[in-house]
Amino acid sequence: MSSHIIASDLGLDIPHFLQDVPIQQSLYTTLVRAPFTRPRREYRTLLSGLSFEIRQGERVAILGRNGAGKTTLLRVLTGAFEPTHGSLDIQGSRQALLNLGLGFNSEATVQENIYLRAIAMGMRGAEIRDVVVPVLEFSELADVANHRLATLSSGQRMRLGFAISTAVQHDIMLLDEWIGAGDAGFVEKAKQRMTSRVDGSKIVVLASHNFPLLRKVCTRGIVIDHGRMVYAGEIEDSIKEYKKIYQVDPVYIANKTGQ
Ligand SMILES: Nc1ncnc2c1ncn2[C@@H]1O[C@H](COP(=O)(O)OP(=O)(O)OP(=O)(O)O)[C@@H](O)[C@H]1O
Repeated sequence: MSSHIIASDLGLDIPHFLQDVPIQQSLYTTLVRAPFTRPRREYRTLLSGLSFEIRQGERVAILGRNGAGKTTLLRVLTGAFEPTHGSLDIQGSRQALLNLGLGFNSEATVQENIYLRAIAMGMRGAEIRDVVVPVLEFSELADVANHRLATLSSGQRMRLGFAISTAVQHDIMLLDEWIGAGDAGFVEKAKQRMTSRVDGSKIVVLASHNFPLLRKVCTRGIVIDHGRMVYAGEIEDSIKEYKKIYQVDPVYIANKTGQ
């Protein structure tokens, strides 16, 4: 079956808690009194009115400034956040490379963590057993398979996260920047694995600030600002539109988003 992502008027409001302490108060007010003040709950709109279609074979860039909502959109596309407005129709298995260490348990062993992560990725018993050895081999961590994760270096943990996340080919690949992990030897291996997974995916969505990479991987772009879509089109035009946002410009944003 062919894969697609169809978002219609997609929006996300989330609650968050604010500590009402004025900036630059005394040390006492900031550190001692603040924990005893009651946090205020507010709803914040992180995404609003996003409508787009991504069809099989497409490689789409998500562009936007820091805090524009790129990662949040990817999280919605992975299913980590349920949209609070509009609809999202996704056909195809998804693989997200957003945070390599997500879901790890430092007290569990390396092998146990492979199981935990594979379960979180939606894999089943036999499938999981099949990936344990390849993951240990790829990450070069077979010698420490029964060691607690907490005893590994941060580079080793990253290698493990990368090896698990890319162990299986999925239909849709969602990337927050191009992930390269580990030391010089591993980076080369990771690069080849990433290229092969991207080439094997039916749809790729890549959020990045790296224009050469976006030009190389993507054919189309979606530009977002303040959680709203301000442009969608060919990759080169999308990069141009994204650059315009830097050159000011409250009027541009107001016109494009209707805010
Ligand atoms: N769980 C959350 N609770 C409250 N606000 C959040 C939460 N997650 C993200 N935000 C806010 O949503 C906005 C968008 O964040 P997001 O991480 O999606 O930005 P981004 O476009 O990926 O930025 P960057 O280029 O810096 O990675 C930011 O203002 C951020 O503070």
